[in-house]
Amino acid sequence: MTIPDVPVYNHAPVTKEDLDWADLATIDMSNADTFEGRQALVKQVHDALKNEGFLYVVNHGLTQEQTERMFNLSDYAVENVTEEEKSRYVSKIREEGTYNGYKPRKLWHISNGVHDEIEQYNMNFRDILTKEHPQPLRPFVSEIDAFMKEAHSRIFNNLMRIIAMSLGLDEEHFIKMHDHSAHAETFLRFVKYFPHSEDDEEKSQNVWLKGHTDANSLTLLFSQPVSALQVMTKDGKWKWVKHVENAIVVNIGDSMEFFTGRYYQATIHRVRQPPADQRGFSRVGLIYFVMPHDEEDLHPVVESPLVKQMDLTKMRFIGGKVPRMEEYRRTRIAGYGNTQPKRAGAREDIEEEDFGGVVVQHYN
Ligand SMILES: O=C(O)CCC(=O)C(=O)O
Ligand SMILES: [Fe+2]
Repeated sequence: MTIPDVPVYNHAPVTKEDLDWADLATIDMSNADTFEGRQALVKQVHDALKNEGFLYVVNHGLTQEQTERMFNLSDYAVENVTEEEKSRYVSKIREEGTYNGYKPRKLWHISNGVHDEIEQYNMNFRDILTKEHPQPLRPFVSEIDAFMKEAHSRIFNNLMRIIAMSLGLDEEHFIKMHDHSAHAETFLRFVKYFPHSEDDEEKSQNVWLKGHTDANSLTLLFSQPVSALQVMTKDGKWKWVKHVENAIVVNIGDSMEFFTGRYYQATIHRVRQPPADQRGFSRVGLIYFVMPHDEEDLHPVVESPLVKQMDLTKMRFIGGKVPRMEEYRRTRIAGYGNTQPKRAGAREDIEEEDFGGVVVQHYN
């Protein structure tokens, strides 16, 4: 089979604006393949997860060339597949609570009648090689699978080993719950954000993807030049995440918050309109979301002395009932961005909802 040429995706130039940047730690993973190398990173990772919940990793082993190739394919999946094929491979988000496949634009409600302008093609690590994909993507499936496997074994596994150590657990504690040995919803996301109309920008107060925590364990977001991602600091302020060349922006999601009894808390983040000098450009993304096996109960790991000392009555579990991963991710994915009214939270800009027995907040 001859592999077709994939056009180079030109990201917008880096913004020249001096935005209110988040102060995130940078973890150098050059030596993370050895036990000593990982041990040397424990304190830094611990402090970053405790304070910001977001960090950068650099020297992670994937080259700029490898990630740029995936960004090109990310754009290709949106631009080189017909609408007819997209609808044939549409993901069963509402029906089954899975992202696997195409997410069409305008599925999610933001506010005041404004819907998202985001297209995605999501590929699950468990079935990427056995599932059928749109014809233009087929020549690249084994390459994409190899990229995911490398991200998983080198970056995700080593980070999870460091996190386990930071909790006083055996290094391997979290590895088996996230591997290929059972069904997990872990996936790679190709995504393209399109600009909103002026009218929509006003109605939605420039929000492109509402504030949320991720439901999974760890998210590896490959840094790209269009500034739009913001994280909420502990004192409730939105700060911009700055682009770092060939870095991966890492954050923990709800599953790790549950496993750690809130010792580490998932950080709220959102996507908004880019600064003036990047407006009018599209924004192509590449994100690897790692989830625990569907069959895992999301209870705190009390073998950890740090988790054991936490007040477990403060968990977001409704009625103290520990959810299973499958139930939690299905209701979260199916219910996200619905138009039904939700009950107001403690603050006016926060909406709360019950997802699979867990209180989940959405921020505007
Ligand atoms: O596109 C981004 O920068 C972040 C997207 C995000 O938060 C998500 O897809 O969960
Ligand atoms: Fe997210």
